Amino acid sequence: MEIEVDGLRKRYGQVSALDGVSFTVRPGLVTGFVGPNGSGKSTTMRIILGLDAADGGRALVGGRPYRSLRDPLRAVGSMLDASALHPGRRGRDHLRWIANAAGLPSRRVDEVLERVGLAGGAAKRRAGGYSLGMRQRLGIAAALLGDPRALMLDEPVNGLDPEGIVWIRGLLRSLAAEGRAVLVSSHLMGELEDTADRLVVIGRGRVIADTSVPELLSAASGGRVALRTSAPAEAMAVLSHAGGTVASVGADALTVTGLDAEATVAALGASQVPFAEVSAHRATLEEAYMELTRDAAEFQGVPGGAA
Ligand SMILES: Nc1ncnc2c1ncn2[C@@H]1O[C@H](COP(=O)(O)OP(=O)(O)OP(=O)(O)O)[C@@H](O)[C@H]1O
Repeated sequence: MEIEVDGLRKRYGQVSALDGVSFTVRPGLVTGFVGPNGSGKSTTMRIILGLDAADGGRALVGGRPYRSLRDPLRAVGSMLDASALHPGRRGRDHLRWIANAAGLPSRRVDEVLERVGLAGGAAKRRAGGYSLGMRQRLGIAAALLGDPRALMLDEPVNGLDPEGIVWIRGLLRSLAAEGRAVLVSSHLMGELEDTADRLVVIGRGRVIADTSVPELLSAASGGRVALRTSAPAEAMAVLSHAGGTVASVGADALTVTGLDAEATVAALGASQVPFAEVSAHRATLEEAYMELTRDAAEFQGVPGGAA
């Protein structure tokens, strides 16, 4: 079941939280929703769930506004705030209570506890004694109760230990493999890079990239070529003449933009400038993300400098 947001706008007083946000979360894929703190991820998710009203634009789940869904828990499961638990209530009772209120069969409680790895004694303990990781698992269990076709999880990796992180990656992949649409937010690109099929990058209430991991990497690499040479001054002159922009990044190391690796080699070869290790620079995903979000900040900061 697709989740579609189209031109969402939202202000809180003077703060423009969302400034025309559009993207689609497709079935069968994990879509990572990535942006710095305060960029608008939670606001977008709250609006999709009808917990907050947009000032403009619309959010649809399976083609309908959330509030008009006949069976919302079977359509979209969500975890927005894993700490929103009654401390005195046992994990299992928390889920029973939700299942009961939603008219879901109580066997679903055991099924979801099993799926999130809380089936043992943990489900019988009071939530007040849960670690953040256990609360995240319980929150995900609640999201899965209705066996929903779409899932939205806000920062589910936050607070998990390394084993928990490996576990949740596998869980997200398997939920998508079952044909569900999965939207998962994080302020850290690294949390999602091995998990997300698609990335929606948001900065200051605007979508600044809607792409796949490989596409984002190749866009960020931006045709930069790195090379080593024992004759840096000659290399700089030759490559500039050939149309490149050359920067020195060490005694014998240069980076070139505006020329690809082949053209760089051809220009140096034609002028008999010695060189070694010519390679297309590969940005890490984290670098790509920093580059994108920095540009957004500059763009936003220009008119009037109000922000
Ligand atoms: N209820 C509210 N009242 C006032 N301002 C709000 C409210 N909710 C969000 N904001 C503001 O809207 C902007 C977007 O916040 P939002 O929580 O959606 O960002 P986020 O990307 O989820 O960040 P985080 O990772 O910190 O949760 C922020 O500037 C935030 O301060």
